Amino acid sequence: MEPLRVLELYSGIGGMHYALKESSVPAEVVAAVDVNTTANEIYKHNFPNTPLLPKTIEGMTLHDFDKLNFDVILMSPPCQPFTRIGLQGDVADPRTKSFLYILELLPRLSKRPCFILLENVKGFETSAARDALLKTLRECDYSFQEFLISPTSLGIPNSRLRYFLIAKRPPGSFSFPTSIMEGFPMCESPDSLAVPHNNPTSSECEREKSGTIIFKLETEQELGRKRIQDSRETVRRLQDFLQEDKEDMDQYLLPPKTLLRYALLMDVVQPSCRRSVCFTKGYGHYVEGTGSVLQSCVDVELETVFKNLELLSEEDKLKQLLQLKLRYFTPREIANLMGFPADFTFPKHISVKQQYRVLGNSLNIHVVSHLILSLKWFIQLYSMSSKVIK
Ligand SMILES: C[S@@+](CC[C@H](N)C(=O)[O-])C[C@H]1O[C@@H](n2cnc3c(N)ncnc32)[C@H](O)[C@@H]1O
Repeated sequence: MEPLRVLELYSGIGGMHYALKESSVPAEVVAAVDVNTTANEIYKHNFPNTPLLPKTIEGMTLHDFDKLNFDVILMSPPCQPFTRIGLQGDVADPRTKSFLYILELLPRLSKRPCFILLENVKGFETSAARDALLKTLRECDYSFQEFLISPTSLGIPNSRLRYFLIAKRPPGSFSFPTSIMEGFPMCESPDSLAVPHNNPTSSECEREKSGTIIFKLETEQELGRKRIQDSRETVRRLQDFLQEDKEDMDQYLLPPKTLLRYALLMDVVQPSCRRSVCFTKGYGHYVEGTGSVLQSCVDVELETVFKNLELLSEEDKLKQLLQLKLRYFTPREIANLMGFPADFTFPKHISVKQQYRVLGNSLNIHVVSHLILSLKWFIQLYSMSSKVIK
């Protein structure tokens, strides 16, 4: 089978490229396009032989696209215009401009790609940008399927609920049972049990509904849900994703000021837990809602530390909290949870803050790889029919 020619748009640090590799579908990334200098350096460091175009997508002409002669587009357009916490500028947000440009180009390409895979945040499915995408796909004779999937569906202890769309041109068409599938086909979806996805407003609402706070501003209902998540044996424990070499770990400990200010708002997990909340690009910099923190000393009970904490003096409060040895997950640990292979590395000069930022913008590789694999049968069909045409 001849390798598919893949165009990776909004390539970032290459999450799509790694997913493609993991799927083992014969394919070659003929070009990756991204405008971010740091992400591009990291991409180049890991994929030195892939042509990387450090430019804006809207800066490329129809002719530039045609020359690449690609069969597949993999893309994760900027998600800020669609996040539930953001302003939801949708198609009016300047960051959506390049995506609308792609939709405008698609019907005009001399050869339309046979497959398209798109990733975005939950929230995209109700946007005008999604309506525009579906309209263009229908006009260009694509069949498509949409999904809302979190890595927990694959037994990974990290919530990262995302919108995905796969689209294909004839021959063959999809026959999935529902318009937006929650989880993979044939896969039990434990997403309904997922913690609120970094959405403080939703947990505030629940708190109002379910009343009593047990400890750490958490209600019985919230704690109950976390307990259920931790009891799912189909999901692996966080300890499988942690770095063993403990050198330099002190730099990840939460500083006293952060502990005193934000302790009650943090999502704390232990190595034995089977859950963590989504790591976003502000992780390590902002505390609230950006990702879980790890309790590295497990000899102390979380509940004991947090019970009546607010009644203590600042000094005693700090003493209590320090016992837990709370630390941030390292960038490597987040990369492990997101499915980046061991040979993925950062260039030496990329700071920890930059590493968190680009990882927060990236995607779960195993999830995307599974979606690519769901296309395998159609890819073989495509490859056979294109041979016949040749
Ligand atoms: C959600 S991230 C994609 C991350 C990528 N899938 C990964 O694994 O790292 C969006 C990316 O789009 C890039 N981007 C945003 N607007 C762009 C534009 N107009 N042209 C090219 N790249 C753009 C950003 O620099 C960012 O790296």
